[in-house]
Amino acid sequence: MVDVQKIQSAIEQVAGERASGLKLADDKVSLVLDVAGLGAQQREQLAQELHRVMEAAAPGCAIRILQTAERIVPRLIAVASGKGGVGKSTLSTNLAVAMRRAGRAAGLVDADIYGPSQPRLLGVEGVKPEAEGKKLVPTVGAGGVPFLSMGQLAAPGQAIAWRGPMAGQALSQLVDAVWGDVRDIVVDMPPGTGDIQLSMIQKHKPVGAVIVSTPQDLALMDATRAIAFFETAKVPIIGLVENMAGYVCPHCGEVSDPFGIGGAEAAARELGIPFLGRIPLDISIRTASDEGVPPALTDGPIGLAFGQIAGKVASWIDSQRSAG
Ligand SMILES: Nc1ncnc2c1ncn2[C@@H]1O[C@H](COP(=O)(O)OP(=O)(O)OP(=O)(O)O)[C@@H](O)[C@H]1O
Repeated sequence: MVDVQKIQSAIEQVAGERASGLKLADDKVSLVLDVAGLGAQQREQLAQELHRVMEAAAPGCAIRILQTAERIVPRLIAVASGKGGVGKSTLSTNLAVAMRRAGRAAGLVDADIYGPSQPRLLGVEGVKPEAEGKKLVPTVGAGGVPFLSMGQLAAPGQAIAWRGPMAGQALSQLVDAVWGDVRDIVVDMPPGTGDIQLSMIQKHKPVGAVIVSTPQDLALMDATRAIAFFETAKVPIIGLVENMAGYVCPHCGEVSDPFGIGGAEAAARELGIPFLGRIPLDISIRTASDEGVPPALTDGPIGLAFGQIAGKVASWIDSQRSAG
């Protein structure tokens, strides 16, 4: 058994803040080493010394040190909706899972103080994150998604009472964590436009926002408000996702449209924002989600639908990078 405390303090002594994202899996130990500002010889010396102490602290383990000259600041992708219950958390989980399946270094922050549901959706309820110094280390959930949740910081029902600065501080703890090599963080936002949204915009500016809506007119009106909020804050809208789009009968597979059809796509067109795709209203999405098995892990039509939306979000992120 590897003594995590021992290896952590050995690493800290040698590399201090430059080391992050320590991972222990089977008989492998890996971390990211920030070598920004060091000359070639200094880098080599530091990496060798680190390798030596890690080997001593974790005998018999394969050691991997990923050197980076740029401090990795993950990009935040906000997933938001105007109102609650439209499937924002479900989409966030499955976006992160599908992005990882596609080989991206994606993670997830559950900023929903009103009902943090990611620990359940990612199948690791009740697990508290470890700390490295003063920073939290994300928990790894289904599909290998590293995540942190408001639900891990507070007792059930407590986070909802957080106002202004407290909510903002909690959000910062989740965002400024030891994300290691994670590049894209999907942020499951609370519904509406409250303290967390403001803190997110002012402090942790997301690169873009995905808006979720159901096809009903009322939900779409709320979505329009969420879109206006991000646009005013100059956060680009990546696009609109229509959730619970057509009802798939669990018995015969027939698709009906209790809430109408094409509403979100038409609304996206009117608002001049991309339409990213639709997810059907399917009982298997709810049951699998409740069991902590994200449907994006499967290869059926639902997994494909999430995968296609994630693909569009990933292309958008990459297009911004090459434009910037
Ligand atoms: N496409 C779908 N088909 C069937 N059930 C769904 C679908 N999308 C979401 N659900 C279910 O609807 C409920 C609400 O979804 P979810 O928690 O993702 O919404 P939310 O917008 O994040 O809500 P809140 O604002 O309360 O956090 C959950 O039980 C979820 O499993």
